[in-house]
Amino acid sequence: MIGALLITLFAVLYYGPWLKKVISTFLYQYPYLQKLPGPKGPPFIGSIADLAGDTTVPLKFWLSEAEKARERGDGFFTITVLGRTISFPINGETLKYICESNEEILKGKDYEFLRAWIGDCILLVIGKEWRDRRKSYTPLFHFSQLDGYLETFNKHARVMAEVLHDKAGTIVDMSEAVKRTALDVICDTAMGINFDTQRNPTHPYLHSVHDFTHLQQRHNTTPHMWITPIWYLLYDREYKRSLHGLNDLTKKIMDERFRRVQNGEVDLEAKKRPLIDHFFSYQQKGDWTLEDVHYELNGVIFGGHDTTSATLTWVYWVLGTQAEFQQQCFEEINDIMGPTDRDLDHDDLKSMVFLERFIKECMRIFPPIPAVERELMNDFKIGDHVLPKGSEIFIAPHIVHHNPEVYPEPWKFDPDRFLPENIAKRNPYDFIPFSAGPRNCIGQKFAMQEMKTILSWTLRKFSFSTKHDMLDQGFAIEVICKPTINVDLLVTPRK
Ligand code: HEM
Repeated sequence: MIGALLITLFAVLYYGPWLKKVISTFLYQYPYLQKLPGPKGPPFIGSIADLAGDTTVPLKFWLSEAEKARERGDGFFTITVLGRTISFPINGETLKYICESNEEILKGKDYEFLRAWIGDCILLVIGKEWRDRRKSYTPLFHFSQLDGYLETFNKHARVMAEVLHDKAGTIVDMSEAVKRTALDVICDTAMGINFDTQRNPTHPYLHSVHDFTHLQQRHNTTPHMWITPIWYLLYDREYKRSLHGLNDLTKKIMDERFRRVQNGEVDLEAKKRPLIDHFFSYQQKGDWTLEDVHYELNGVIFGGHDTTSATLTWVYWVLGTQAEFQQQCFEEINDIMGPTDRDLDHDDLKSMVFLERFIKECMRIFPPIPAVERELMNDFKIGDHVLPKGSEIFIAPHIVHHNPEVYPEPWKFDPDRFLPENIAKRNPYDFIPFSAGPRNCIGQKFAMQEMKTILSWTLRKFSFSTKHDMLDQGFAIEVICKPTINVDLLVTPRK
């Protein structure tokens, strides 16, 4: 009895302020909610029943609500889930309002889990801090700098082709293969260190990344994990271990490089240099602290690794299921590279126009990021409607990319949708795998060049196949969008 009383007292004291905030937010938002289009579930609880089930359920629900909104002639729909009010723009025209806002750039609640890893890095900060960070980053992703990273892309893509060569004639889990390649690329470009996880799949950093993202997904998609004592009892040890693994290694590498910077052994102005040296040059000028350097390193590794490997996983899936388009990609690459083993240069990449259209169409049908989240700091107008302060907007590429009014037969794979004349007919916000507007992905050109390099190296040497059809695949919404069927492809060497 006393135990129960103590637990209740603890819960009231611990959760009281949180509960008060949730209730007052809900009471503020409720009158607005009545006027917003979308499903009206029970107050507070809202659409929780529609979202219950496995990780494929949310996307199906979002797409069906988008269709209903389109039939009603609305540009967005709003749902409530356990006191959270979330609005989903369904077309480029409506998305423009949020994407173009320089003020409403606060990230949604689901990003909080990441803070212990990536801290106050560019991905999470707002206001002047974000503007200053963005300004520091812009030159690092300029075309002139990207050429410097190409050597690293070639290096690791070549290793991927060699690793696949050893497995030729067998079925390969392409999701695992690209995960390691993308991790090696980002760690090398960020820190100038080759973890070589492709040849060394037991590398502890690979495991820490895997464990942390797995725990993040568990936390964000399972509401009872938001109750601290439950999380603490079940996962806290595992969480701290993976966090340690992530932070310790990058910190060690950073400290060692910083020692060399101080000894004058590193040229911080070198033409080709890892991102860490750019970060140190900001630190030396007094713009960044050493803690900033560490968080930005972790942020770039987080932002540039899982996203790229998820995209490539889907691209290989399409290659394996669309033999004719795979052949077209191969022919273009072969025309440019011939039967050589040479590295790709900037002009080669630029000439691969079909491959780029192919990747973009993959990213349209299978966008890797399910939603970019914004939490509104003020009441926000969308057309004639007002979304309440404290509510969230989900910028969800799947919804926009499968809008039949913009993309007729949206599930049909057709790279020609990305011919320049067809792009010109669309609202730019109708294609948003990298988000859009001032807070879009700063690494998108880097990512596109990296993916083209990896695909060119592997398609030059192998063909990929599976017995599945492209649309056998389902979407699991985790932190990123994952296929429900393993991307196990038969890798056949080309003659
Ligand atoms: C195909 C691969 C990629 C995809 C799909 C992707 C997607 C995105 C998206 C949707 C955002 C916006 C996130 C938000 O507002 O919450 C973003 C931001 C960002 N991305 Fe990427 N990304 C990719 C690759 C990369 C790479 C390779 C890098 C770095 C080398 C990178 C660095 C960043 C950074 C630093 C931001 C934060 C920008 C800001 O807040 O101003 N991304 N990315």
